[in-house]
Order: sequence, then C-alpha cells, then structure tokens
Amino acid sequence: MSAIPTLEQLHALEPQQQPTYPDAGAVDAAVARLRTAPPLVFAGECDDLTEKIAAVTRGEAFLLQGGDCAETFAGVTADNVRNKLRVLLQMAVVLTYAASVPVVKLGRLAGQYAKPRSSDMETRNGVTLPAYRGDAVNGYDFTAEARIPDPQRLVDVYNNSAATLNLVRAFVTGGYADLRQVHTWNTDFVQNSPFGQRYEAVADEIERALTFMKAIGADPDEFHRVDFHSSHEALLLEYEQSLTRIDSRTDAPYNVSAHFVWIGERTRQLDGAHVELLSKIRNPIGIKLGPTTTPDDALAYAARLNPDNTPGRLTFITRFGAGKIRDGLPALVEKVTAEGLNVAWVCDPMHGNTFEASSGYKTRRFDDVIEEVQGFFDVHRSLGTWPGGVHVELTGDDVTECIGGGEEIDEAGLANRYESVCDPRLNRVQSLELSFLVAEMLRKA
Ligand SMILES: O=C[C@H](O)[C@H](O)COP(=O)(O)O
Ligand SMILES: C=C(OP(=O)(O)O)C(=O)O
Repeated sequence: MSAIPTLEQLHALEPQQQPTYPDAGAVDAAVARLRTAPPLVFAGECDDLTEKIAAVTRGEAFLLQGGDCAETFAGVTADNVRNKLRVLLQMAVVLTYAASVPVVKLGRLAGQYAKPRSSDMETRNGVTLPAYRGDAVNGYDFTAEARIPDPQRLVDVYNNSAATLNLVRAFVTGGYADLRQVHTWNTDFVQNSPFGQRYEAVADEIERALTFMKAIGADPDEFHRVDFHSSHEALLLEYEQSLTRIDSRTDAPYNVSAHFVWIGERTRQLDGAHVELLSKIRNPIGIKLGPTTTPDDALAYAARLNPDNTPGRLTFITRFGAGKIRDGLPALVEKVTAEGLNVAWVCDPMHGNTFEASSGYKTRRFDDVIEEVQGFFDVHRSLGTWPGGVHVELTGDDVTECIGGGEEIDEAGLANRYESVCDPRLNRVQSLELSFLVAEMLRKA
C-alpha cells in the first residue's frame, strides 16, 4: 500500500506556488492542529464519487463542476452558500431534463481558498507588495501586513470548509434540494430574465411529471435528496498533506479535505510535489491541461496518476482557450483513446479566456466561454468520444464580472458589481444561460 509522502519529501521536490512563511514554528503548529482535525469527508463518499465519474468516463453521465474562483472567509454565510448551491441545482435540472443525462454535481467549494498566481508581486500606484494568494495564505487588503503569509489561515480554511460542508449537507439532505422545490429555486432577480422564464417552463414540466409519478404510486421521497460532492485545487501542501489519512477500511491514503481534488495548470510538473502527493491518494482526482500539454504528457499523467486505469479515478480538465481548443484537443483525445485509457474529459472554458478590460478589470467574454465549450463538444463528436462535463467559475449572485450573455454586460458595466477577489465568475443568469446552451449541445451529442 502506498505510503503518504512526508512534507519534507514533498518540499524536496521544490513545489511551485507555495507561500514563504516567515515563522516556521507557526507552520508546525498549524500542521499539528490539522493532523488531529476530524475528516471533512469520508473515504467511502470519495469512492461513491469515483463510481459516478466512472459513469462519466463511460459516456453515461455528465459532470457539472462549479463554484467561486476563490472562496473567502467572509463569504461563508448561509445566503452565499445557498445561492451557489441553488444555481448548481438549477443548472443540473436543466441539463438532466433537457438532455436526459444523469448529472454528477461537484461544488468548487469548501476548500477553494488558495490561488496560484502569475506573479509573486502586485503593484498599485507605485507600491509593490506580495500578491494575494487566497484567504488560505494572506489577506486581500493591499497593505504590507495583510499580505504576509499566515499559516493559522490553514486552520481557518479547515474551519470554514467544515461550516460550508455542514450547511451544504443540510441543504442537500434536508429538503432544500428536493426536486419538488424546483420552482422555489427560481426566485428573485433571475425569475424575470429570459432564462429564468425558460427555466420556469422546464420546472412546470418537471412538476407535472412528478405529479404523474405520485399518481401512479411512485415514492415521492425518492426526490427528497441529491448527491453533491466537494472539490478544490490541491495547492497548499501543508494543508493537503496534513489532511491525507489512511482509511481504516482499505488501508489506502485518502485526502479527507474534499471528495475530489485537482492539480492546477501551474503545478502539474510530472516529477513535482503535487503530482507525487495526488498519485498516492485514492480519491477521484483531476488535472488541468492547458494548451502546452502534449499527447505524450497526457499519457505520462495517466500512467503516473492512474496506473491501474481505474475508471472514475482520473479526470482531464482541459482549459485551452476558445481559439486553441479545436486545434489542440484532438491529438490529446486521439492518443489517450488509442491507448485505451479511462479518463473523464471535462472542459474548463474559463481559464484560457481571461483578459484585462480597458477599465482594468480581469474579465471573460461569455461568447468565448460558449465557443470553447462548443469546440470541446465538436472535437468529441468528430472523434466519437464523450464530452464528459464542464468546470466553471460561477456564483449564485447578480455580479457583473464577465462580459456578455443575455443581460449584455459590457466593459463599462463591470464596475457595477465586481466582487471576485481573483478571476471573473459567471453570474446566476449567465450560468443558467450556459446550462441551456450546454443542454442543447448534449442533446446533439
Ligand atoms: O484562477 C486561476 C489563477 O489563480 C489566476 O488566473 C491567476 O491570476 P493572475 O494571472 O492574476 O495571477
Ligand atoms: C487556477 C485555476 O485554474 P488553472 O490551474 O487551470 O489555471 C483554477 O481553476 O482556479
């Protein structure tokens, strides 16, 4: 059975994107606290998710993975968590109903607090300070003090993730996610948008179907709860390694901080620490593949991260950019398929499409997002493979961070409600619109 690599072993591999903590004693204290903290998820739940993603790998289900670019501690409120869950539930309903495909629901939440950055430093008005690396590392305020990495924040990540997951579990099992609430999820600002109205029509049909099923004697409690899992980028080794534990049932290591963790584009060095740590755990895992990935790289990742070729264990999350996916993706899919490798292919249409608006806001065009997803579907259709899912940065709120969509947010409109502390997210109406467009693509697939 694989041993868990020690932090010393991982640091010897010179990991990328790690904070430089000024106080080694404080790091030891935070790690010691995390090592004794109860698991946030159970190994058996991770195995269930592996089974569900195996269905995606076989072309029998679709993965919807979404949530904030970066969660914040201040954002751990009942409203915020409910809003994120609600938009994901609405999207899943649209996808399931319109495309008649089971949808595996995976939140980018309860742990998505650490951000890899392009630059170590940030300059504003001539002042240069360390970059904000997520609430897991330092503070967002642009002051020298806030930007000092503080390891106590790792314990705060654990506590905030526990609170988030607790609420999510209550929502998904306690009645909020009951399919009979399908209309209730469509309240407030979204209701009057064209996509809110289109959603109402789907909800009406679902309600009729549920009434029919009840009339013929089906058990309505079948619709009472949904399966929902958590995920985040496994970036900070102190956090991820401390929360990797041996499962007493199987003697295998599991990362008990989330059901699913992924390796980011900037930390996917084949001989690096992140690949090493995630190669040892038994959770379902993902790896982001950007446009520089070669087909041989993809084979090497599969050999390293899924040597037994277990279906559901490995997800390739491609993030090429709208202009590159049609040229770059086919060679990867062809080679992986020719080798008989079991992977789920998921499209992240966000990270290859970021640019800075003239106003200085980081943004993405809704049209580019759709174009990348369309390219992803077209490539898979032409190769006879399954476009397994989408991975999106989104929020349940009415923010103005991405340009376009039915609400036609323009560059000037970004300032109205730009709240992301890192990358721009789709708002709730844009997310719903995306789900209708993807459902259409899925129907054709
Ligand atoms: O979410 C992804 C990355 O952390 C983010 O795109 C990095 O942003 P930066 O290029 O502003 O550092
Ligand atoms: C950093 C991220 O993406 P990528 O690694 O693909 O750039 C992310 O998903 O938050």
